Amino acid sequence: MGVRRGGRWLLRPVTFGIPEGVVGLAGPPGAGKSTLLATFATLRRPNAGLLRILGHDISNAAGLRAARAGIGYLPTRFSRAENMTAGEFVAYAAYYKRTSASAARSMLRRLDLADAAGTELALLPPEVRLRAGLAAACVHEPAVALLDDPFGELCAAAEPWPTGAAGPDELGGLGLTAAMAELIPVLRSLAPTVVVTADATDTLTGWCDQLFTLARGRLSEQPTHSAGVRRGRSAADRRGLDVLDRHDALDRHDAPRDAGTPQPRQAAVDVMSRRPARPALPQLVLPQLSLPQLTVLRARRPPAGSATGV
Ligand SMILES: Nc1ncnc2c1ncn2[C@@H]1O[C@H](COP(=O)(O)OP(=O)(O)OP(=O)(O)O)[C@@H](O)[C@H]1O
Repeated sequence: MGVRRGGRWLLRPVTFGIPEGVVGLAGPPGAGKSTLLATFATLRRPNAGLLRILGHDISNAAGLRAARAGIGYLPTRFSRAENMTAGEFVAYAAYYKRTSASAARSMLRRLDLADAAGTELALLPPEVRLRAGLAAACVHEPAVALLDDPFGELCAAAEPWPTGAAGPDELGGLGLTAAMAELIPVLRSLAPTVVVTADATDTLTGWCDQLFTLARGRLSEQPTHSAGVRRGRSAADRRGLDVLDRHDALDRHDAPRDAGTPQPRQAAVDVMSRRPARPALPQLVLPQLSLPQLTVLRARRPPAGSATGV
């Protein structure tokens, strides 16, 4: 699929799949990470191509409904609801996601928010506010959690002032590294597939199972230090990875497709449809990386005069 905004390709048409595990997406500000994540969250439609989430084609109403039920999305500036208490915020998310009030309460306990539940989001330290956001985004126990720059506020809070003086210590005495070390296991346990964005690659290296950068409209896979996880991949994992990062689609995107062109993307669909049962929560488990949950398929170019583009 391809994603355009402001008259340029933020993601040039490409075929790829996202397997289970934690997938990082880094890129400079303005590269298009938020727009891409919002597309995965089905808030926007791809400008070219086809997006399948959890095996559902989101271009039809039934597929869209089914995909949305399995998605948890945390936008960058979720705390605009900052006059709500953490408890109200999670309870409202539960209502909106048609899950029970007891699910909201159990999510608050699970994310260690019982003490913060009565405090307004604006008054909470950034790492606690982030936990409230994660709880709200994932209160319905989604299969895919899409987290847009979750550490952005923490990184900003930890930055020294321009004078060189220490910042205001909004992390309540926790350094950024310590705050992240506490949050990463929480974040990893939210869903079988977690997609996390950040401006800096460094924020994501070392703990994501797979790492991509987005720059000038291209996705590129980067090394991450989770070498043990990568070494342990099975043949099925490698098959899943085989559909990743097919930027060869880019250059031929506008060329007419001939009937003999091989269609390797179908393999991704087949693999994806064998999604395993989700792990029990809140148990922290290392993700299985074998089965792509979110797969993007390249569109056939519509016939001239066709009304639809996907
Ligand atoms: N309202 C808008 N109208 C037109 N173009 C926009 C609009 N908002 C963003 N864009 C374009 O989309 C690009 C990508 O924005 P996006 O927010 O997805 O980037 P990002 O990588 O998430 O960056 P950031 O970390 O700064 O949010 C921007 O560089 C800009 O060119």
